[in-house]
Amino acid sequence: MLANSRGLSRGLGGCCPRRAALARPHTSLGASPIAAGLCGAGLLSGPSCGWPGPPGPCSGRLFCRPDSRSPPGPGEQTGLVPRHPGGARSGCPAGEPGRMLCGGLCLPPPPGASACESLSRSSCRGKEPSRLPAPPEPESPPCGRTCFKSAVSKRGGFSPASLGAWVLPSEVGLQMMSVLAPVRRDRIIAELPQCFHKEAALHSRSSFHPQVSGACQEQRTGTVGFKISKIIVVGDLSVGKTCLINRFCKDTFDKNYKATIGVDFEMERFEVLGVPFSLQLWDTAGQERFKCIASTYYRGAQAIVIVFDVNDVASLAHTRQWLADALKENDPSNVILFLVGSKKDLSPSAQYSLLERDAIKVAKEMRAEYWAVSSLTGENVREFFFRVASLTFESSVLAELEKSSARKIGDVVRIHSTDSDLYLTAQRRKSKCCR
Ligand SMILES: Nc1nc2c(ncn2[C@@H]2O[C@H](COP(=O)(O)OP(=O)(O)OP(=O)(O)O)[C@@H](O)[C@H]2O)c(=O)[nH]1
Repeated sequence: MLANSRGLSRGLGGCCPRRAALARPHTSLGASPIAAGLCGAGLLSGPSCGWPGPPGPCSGRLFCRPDSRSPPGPGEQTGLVPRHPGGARSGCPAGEPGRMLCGGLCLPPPPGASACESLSRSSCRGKEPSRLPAPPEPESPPCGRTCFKSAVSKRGGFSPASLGAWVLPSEVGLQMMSVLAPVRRDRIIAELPQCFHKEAALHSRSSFHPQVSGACQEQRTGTVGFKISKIIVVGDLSVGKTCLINRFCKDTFDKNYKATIGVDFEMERFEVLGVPFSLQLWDTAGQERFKCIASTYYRGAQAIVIVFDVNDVASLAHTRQWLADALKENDPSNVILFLVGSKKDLSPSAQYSLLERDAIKVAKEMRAEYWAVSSLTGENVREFFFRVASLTFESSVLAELEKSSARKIGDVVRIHSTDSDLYLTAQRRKSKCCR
């Protein structure tokens, strides 16, 4: 099973017992939730997707293999599976696109359920499952970008459960990589993007770590090219997290505030020094009442982006708490931190300069890299995400190199034991414990 039910209940369980129950319909399909999700998104089809409905005709698909996990054969092109003629999604019951995806999740809340418990209801906006909007269409190649929206998103759509979001990165990463479109030309990174402010930067080298450049040149980057790095974006409500992600991923800006309910995520594919590299950008809810849901998605982050509004000093002060919460679910020594001031366009320069001093101080304390951006004008947005991609890539390659050097054949393995016979030691220990 690709997306194990252990991961599923971990993702949905947490503080809300009901959420674990919500996951069951997916597992009861007898198919991997990831596969079902990809199928629902129109990414997979055929027997491997496990979708209960009959798969539709294969016409017009770029990638339609009986087992979508296997790599494409000679002459086959990988990419997204476009919509079926007639509108139904591949593998979905005809005329009811997305029904099963939400059918499992859109249960009415029990009497007296808390906001958290009634997540599925709020996300589905009280609609009957069969009338829910279909999942968003994947964009056609060659854009190289797939945009997923979750059932817990402000816009509706389908569940992250269906994408196996909590079993990232390796298994899903490897699977998804085989069906994603090529990297967009404007997502190619050949040089290390520079930091925003030298005083609060993760490092101020002008180029990638020499070991990283060397490994990329010699194609010694191991599994880095197949992995998806998880980036979580946290911060107070309405500081502009969603707008920041949307500006980068979709080049759009919405001036109307719609609170994020739970989480959303976007996938962005890059090519760094010739190696494919994918980021999964998790937009989390800033509202207190949805925090318990959002925080279940913090785990496994490679980078944490803490956003505050440069026009709201309180939101800067709250960043420490956001960081503490995010670090509870992650290993502090293994994550890269970014502190991002948003809505720079609204801040007169004199006012901004004053705030920047404080922000840099906070960033230094956190050991985070500081950036100031505007999603309205797009100022620094692209530069920021390129820096995030580059630094997470750099740390992934360094970790991979470290791992592979530790595994070198012929290395001396030191075993610290005073016993001459380790097998006997193990046996002795076992018998003690069973007594
Ligand atoms: N002028 C300006 N307004 C912005 C900018 N970024 C976001 N906004 C506005 O701020 C409001 C909140 O933006 P969102 O991105 O939805 O905020 P959020 O942090 O995702 O909020 P939650 O989902 O509740 O956590 C919206 O009305 C946006 O239009 C910006 O860079 N400049």
